[in-house]
Amino acid sequence: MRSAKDFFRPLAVGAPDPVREVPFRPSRMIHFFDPGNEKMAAKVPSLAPKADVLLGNLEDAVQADRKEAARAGLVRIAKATDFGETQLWTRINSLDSPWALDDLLTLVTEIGHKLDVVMVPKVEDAADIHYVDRLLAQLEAKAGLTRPVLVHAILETATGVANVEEIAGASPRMQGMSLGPADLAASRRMKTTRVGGGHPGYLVRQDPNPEGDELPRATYQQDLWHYTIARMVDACAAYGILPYYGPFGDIRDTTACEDQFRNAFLLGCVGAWSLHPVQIDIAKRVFSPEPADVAWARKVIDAMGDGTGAVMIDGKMQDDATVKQCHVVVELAEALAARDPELAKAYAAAEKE
Ligand SMILES: CC(C)(COP(=O)(O)OP(=O)(O)OC[C@H]1O[C@@H](n2cnc3c(N)ncnc32)[C@H](O)[C@@H]1OP(=O)(O)O)[C@@H](O)C(=O)NCCC(=O)NCCSC(=O)C[C@](C)(O)C(=O)O
Ligand SMILES: [Mg+2]
Repeated sequence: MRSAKDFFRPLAVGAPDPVREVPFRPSRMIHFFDPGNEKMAAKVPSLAPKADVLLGNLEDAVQADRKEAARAGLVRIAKATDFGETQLWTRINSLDSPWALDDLLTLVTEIGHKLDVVMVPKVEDAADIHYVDRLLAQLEAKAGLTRPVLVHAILETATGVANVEEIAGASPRMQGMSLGPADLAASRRMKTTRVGGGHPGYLVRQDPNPEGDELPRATYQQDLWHYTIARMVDACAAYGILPYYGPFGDIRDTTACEDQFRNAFLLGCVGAWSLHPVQIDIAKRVFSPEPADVAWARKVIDAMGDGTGAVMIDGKMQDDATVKQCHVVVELAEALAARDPELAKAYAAAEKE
């Protein structure tokens, strides 16, 4: 194993220096499109101003005989589109597929200067990241790139979840991680055929009523993904990278999508995937702190002075720890508002109330 001192050295002569901190850019939704699908590709320029991240998907959901067309489509779209502040990501094919090598060779060489993040599916351990890390460094050097392309891992195998910490810390190139609930369910032999979200059979039931069995007993649906998201969030926070909920496949059920996204937001995720344009606004709403929460957090920070001690605000105790919670909310709100004038207005209005 290399010395800790070498962690931030480029892995190829001429490759850009790795980043010391993951740059925080809004990524409330990673919007997936198939670059080989002409109808979807045509929508990319109009989606660019609305989405935080646009991701050209080359892996699952792209038919095997359309892989090359999707890759070529992404090169074409990236060259032709002005993405403004919106990030461009790609999801390459899995490392054991016949396409992954050409995905990286083509994309870094042709559009590496426009590509912010490469999402790698089915990552199982640090070795998968090390392979991509070195290859990207070689390709960046060859292409003369001046900033590194970052890497995002999908957590979608039981082995990947077991190794989540080593994946998170495998390279300074690691930007973040997403839950891949469909492949993960299959890998774990879970008995759900849904893409993310709950399941009516996964529940707890109220105790029997002592007055008699005939009275109905309430049931409460539980979150199948709570354990995995919580593990992922901890691993990401420990290594300074960003956690994301993945896809919610029931496109028509916008209410349940919003609920699942909000659970992830409250647990620490910074964003989720959107598979259909209708999910972009849901993610934008959910992953932006509520104006009232931001106004409250500012009030606590103001009242706490140097951030130590204990005070009472509106009947609630505040101390050194709660002020840190409030800083989390305000820092996120400010980072988002800096690029979203509507949000900035909503936060300013809530402040005055
Ligand atoms: C679900 C589908 C088939 C419904 O597509 P549709 O055409 O039936 O829907 P629609 O409501 O009729 O579409 C309306 C319009 O929006 C367009 N449209 C529709 N979607 C998009 C989009 N994403 N981006 C841009 N445009 C889009 C569509 O082309 C159409 O255009 P039109 O008005 O000109 O006719 C379609 O939305 C789609 O293919 N979405 C992406 C699916 C995808 O990327 N799946 C892979 C990610 S999830 C995953 O991999 C799992 C994971 C992590 O690996 C693991 O858990 O293991
Ligand atoms: Mg998958």
